[in-house]
Amino acid sequence: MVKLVMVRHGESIANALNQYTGWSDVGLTQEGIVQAHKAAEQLEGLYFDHVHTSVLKRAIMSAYIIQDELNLNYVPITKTWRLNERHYGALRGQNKDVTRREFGMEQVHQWRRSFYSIPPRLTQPDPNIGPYKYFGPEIMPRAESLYQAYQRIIPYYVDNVGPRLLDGKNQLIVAHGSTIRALIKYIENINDKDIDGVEVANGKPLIYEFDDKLNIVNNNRMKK
Ligand SMILES: O=C(O)[C@@H](CO)OP(=O)(O)O
Repeated sequence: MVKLVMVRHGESIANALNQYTGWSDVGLTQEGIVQAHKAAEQLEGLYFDHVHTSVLKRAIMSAYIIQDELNLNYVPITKTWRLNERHYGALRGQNKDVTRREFGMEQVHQWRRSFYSIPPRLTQPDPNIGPYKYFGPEIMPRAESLYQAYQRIIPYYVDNVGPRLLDGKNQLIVAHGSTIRALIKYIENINDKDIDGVEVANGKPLIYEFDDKLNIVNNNRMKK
């Protein structure tokens, strides 16, 4: 049976500081590096035909650690902005507890977990265009709801991951909390409301086994 494994990056510096991150490009903490190694331990013996990650270094570094631990450094890796974390707009860099005090628990919960809620937008375009310069400014959001992020994430999955799975080739995605929530919503056909309750932990591999029509035969998500 073919396998899809999705891993959220190890703890980032912003995670440790309890800050909104989104498209901010922050590195891993020591704990995050350990978590990526532990994720790889759980995948020992698995072969992946292709690795997919974002253009953000916390995911890329986690993917490299996993590939290295599995001795799969030679396996092709695609880094795409489409797998970036949901853009947190003007919230990025702010402490989540501070925003809870300022805006209330319910508003923060909506911003963080509702499918349609859009965080406050950046007033100026993002100056960090390095990884995005070949695509033009139109791909760079000023904030995204999970719904908006879903619109850019799922086409990547449908074009680049699904066909390889149908071909019987295991795939590894190393990405972000909300990126993986969007993918879980699509793969498990979860409705817009119930996706609010889905959480993805750092460095805990989600393993899906599919039949040859990509029906889910097994997955370990609810056991996490
Ligand atoms: O800050 C972020 O980008 C995300 C993931 O770390 O946080 P949250 O879980 O609050 O959506």
